[in-house]
Amino acid sequence: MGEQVYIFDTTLRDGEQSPGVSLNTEEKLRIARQLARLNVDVIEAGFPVASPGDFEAVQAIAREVQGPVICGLARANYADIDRAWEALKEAQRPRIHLFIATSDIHLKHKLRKSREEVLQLAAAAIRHARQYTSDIEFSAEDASRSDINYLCEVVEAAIEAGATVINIPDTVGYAVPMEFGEFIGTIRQRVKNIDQVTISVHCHNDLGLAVANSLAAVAAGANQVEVAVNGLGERAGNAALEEIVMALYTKRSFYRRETGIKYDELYRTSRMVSSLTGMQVQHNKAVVGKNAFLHESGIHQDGVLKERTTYEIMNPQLIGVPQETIVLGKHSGRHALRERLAELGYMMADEELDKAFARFKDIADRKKEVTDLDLEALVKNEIRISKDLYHLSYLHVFSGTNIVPTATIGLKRNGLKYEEAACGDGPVDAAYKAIDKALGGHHVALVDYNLNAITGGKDALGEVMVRVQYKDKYFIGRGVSTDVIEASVKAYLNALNKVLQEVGEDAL
Ligand SMILES: CC(=O)SCCNC(=O)CCNC(=O)[C@H](O)C(C)(C)COP(=O)(O)OP(=O)(O)OC[C@H]1O[C@@H](n2cnc3c(N)ncnc32)[C@H](O)[C@@H]1OP(=O)(O)O
Ligand SMILES: CC(C)C(=O)C(=O)O
Ligand SMILES: [Mg+2]
Repeated sequence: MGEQVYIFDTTLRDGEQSPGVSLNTEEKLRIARQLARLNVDVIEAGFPVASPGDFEAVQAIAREVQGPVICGLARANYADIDRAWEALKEAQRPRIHLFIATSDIHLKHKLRKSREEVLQLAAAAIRHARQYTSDIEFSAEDASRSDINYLCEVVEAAIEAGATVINIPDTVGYAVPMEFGEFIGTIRQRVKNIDQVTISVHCHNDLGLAVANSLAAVAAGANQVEVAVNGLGERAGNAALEEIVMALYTKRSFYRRETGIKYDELYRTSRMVSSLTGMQVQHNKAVVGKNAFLHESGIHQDGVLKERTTYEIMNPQLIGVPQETIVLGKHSGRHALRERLAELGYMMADEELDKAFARFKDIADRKKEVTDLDLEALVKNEIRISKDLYHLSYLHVFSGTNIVPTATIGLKRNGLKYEEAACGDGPVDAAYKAIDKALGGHHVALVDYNLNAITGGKDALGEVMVRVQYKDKYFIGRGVSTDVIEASVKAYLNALNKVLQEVGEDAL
């Protein structure tokens, strides 16, 4: 096989810039450990100067996660670089990632600086960062909309100042594949010493072309691709890790490049990131979507039954899509449950497993067969890192046609009982109002409510996901039950508990 393409994962930095996504340190650590198992080459762990929380997460990952390079983002100024280094310095393989925009539109309106000033700022920042580490990545933000002559000048100056990785981002997803491939080719031809550094690309998906543009760049000689699991990222997201990796693998006779990725970790990484960020994977998503390996029509089914490759270009087993060999039901035990959960990407401590097992038995009593999707819904709350302060003791709801929906709720906190009743526009609204009253009011706003039936059938589990907002932070709450009102109440309470755990009683 050919030369390696390095996989630079930015799920924890650009991915976390997805509107509505907010991960705490423990959640970021879990994702980083899984990215290391997946064997990515670089983990961009965050933007340390952005907030104390970001700093803490980058530092925790730098201290603990071995294997991949751990990278932190910084603007082209000394304060950002010093802060990034402070967070990264204990990493086995630290990288400082510096960026500054090079397009005239950004220079004029955002940075309000001349081309010469930006070039000097970039070079000075790189020299400053070089005193800390020899692994420096430089990104020319909005490169694809920059004047190519000026861009080449900046890149050359960056290499001269000591950058070892040059990243050419398509920051606003404006490029198209053939054009972007040629753009990379031109930079390779024109810039002195470009062959001494790694050429990286970072493509956004505003026109749905992030993966196609990244692949065109690889074909033109780029050797690092910046990606995010499930294509998370600012606005329409970044190039999806799993799609890039499987395109390079499936079309290896064309690209002749390899990655170090452990393919069989792809599916569970996708599930884990979806669970922890609350960003659901669309059913028809390439590689990891629920429908990616399902065949609906007769002619396709006939083909697949005769020979799988008639309609499947990838083997789902290679990607780690679980094959259900053991049917889990009310007679199953802890071993089978642990095994199945591990296959799905949920490595559970004994205490977590005990809780999941109790919930599993409860559901198994009500359902004939507990499917993978049911299991995931069950354990998602166990793997969220939060200790609930308020617990649901009971819930009564009166609802129907021509009556005012009313809910009575009982909560417990540290052995104390909180009981309230309220009316609402519907049973869920009434229950939420009763919770708000029981907590004595709070400053948290409900911004999103989603109800999903986990599997088909009358006995399907209902999964409710809510997103709440406290100041500029978002929190996700989940609840699962065969009763959708109960699932809704659990989800709301779960989100409020997380707010209280992270910001304390000020939220009330
Ligand atoms: C393309 C990308 O994805 S870049 C990464 C984007 N990610 C984020 O912005 C998330 C985290 N950001 C934050 O928390 C905040 O924006 C902070 C803490 C970094 C900065 O906050 P503030 O100091 O309040 O500045 P604010 O964000 O309002 O404005 C950005 C400032 O940085 C400047 N700036 C932007 N990019 C760069 C750069 N690469 N190098 C140097 N300066 C820069 C802007 O010109 C502006 O400066 P000004 O205040 O002199 O006008
Ligand atoms: C910081 C840079 C690499 C970025 O995210 C972008 O340009 O999209
Ligand atoms: Mg980006």
